[in-house]
Amino acid sequence: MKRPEAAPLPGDAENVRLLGAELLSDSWYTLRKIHFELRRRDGRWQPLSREAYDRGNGAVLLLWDPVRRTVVLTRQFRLPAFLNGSPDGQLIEACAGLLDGDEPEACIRREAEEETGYRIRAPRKLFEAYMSPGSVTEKLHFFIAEYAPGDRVRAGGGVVEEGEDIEVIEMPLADALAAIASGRIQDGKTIMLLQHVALASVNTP
Ligand SMILES: Nc1nc2c(ncn2[C@@H]2O[C@H](COP(=O)(O)OP(=O)(O)O[C@H]3O[C@H](CO)[C@@H](O)[C@H](O)[C@@H]3O)[C@@H](O)[C@H]2O)c(=O)[nH]1
Ligand SMILES: [Mg+2]
Repeated sequence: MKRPEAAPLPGDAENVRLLGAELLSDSWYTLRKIHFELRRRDGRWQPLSREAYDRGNGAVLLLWDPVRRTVVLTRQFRLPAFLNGSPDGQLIEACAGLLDGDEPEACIRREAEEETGYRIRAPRKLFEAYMSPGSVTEKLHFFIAEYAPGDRVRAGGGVVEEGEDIEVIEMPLADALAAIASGRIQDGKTIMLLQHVALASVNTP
């Protein structure tokens, strides 16, 4: 897998003047310290510095079977979650990946097949969201796609050479929603997608 280049700094805006960037780390992704001036609401310009971690943008997809009311999720080790209190670091998530230079829809088709083994037919874009805007530049593109059991063309599991070891889990939507309440599902993007389906079901007669 190629590493994404950090995005070039944008031009100034009405309320922001960029003064410079210090590279703190580009070991795998890029961590920079950005020096800038921000115009406060009272008109005063305030000098500030903030660190920003750039790992590119990503896409995430919920596979949803409206006939059986089931979803397909993944389970994999996430080091940052392990460092921050997850007892085994295994997180249940909707399948997702970094864009790696692709358009979001192409990315999510590739990731769905690599991670879950499902070949998706018609992904529907829902929304875009910054997931951790105080520290991480990433914007995530959210999709949903209907699936049926016959759409699974291979085992999935991720790319072994890249260290991925992904378990594919199918469960009723009701169980997934209960898992949010119990704390068994703690991944933000996944919670957003499951709640989207739950809300859409409530609002569809
Ligand atoms: N060697 C090396 N490999 C890395 C490193 N960091 C990540 N990788 C590898 O880069 C690949 C990233 O896998 P993707 O499936 O493309 O991304 P993801 O980690 O699933 O990201 C998704 O979830 C994230 C967490 O919620 C999201 O931030 C992201 O947008 C996306 O949705 C994995 O094979 C991972 O092992 C690193 O520091 N070193
Ligand atoms: Mg992934």
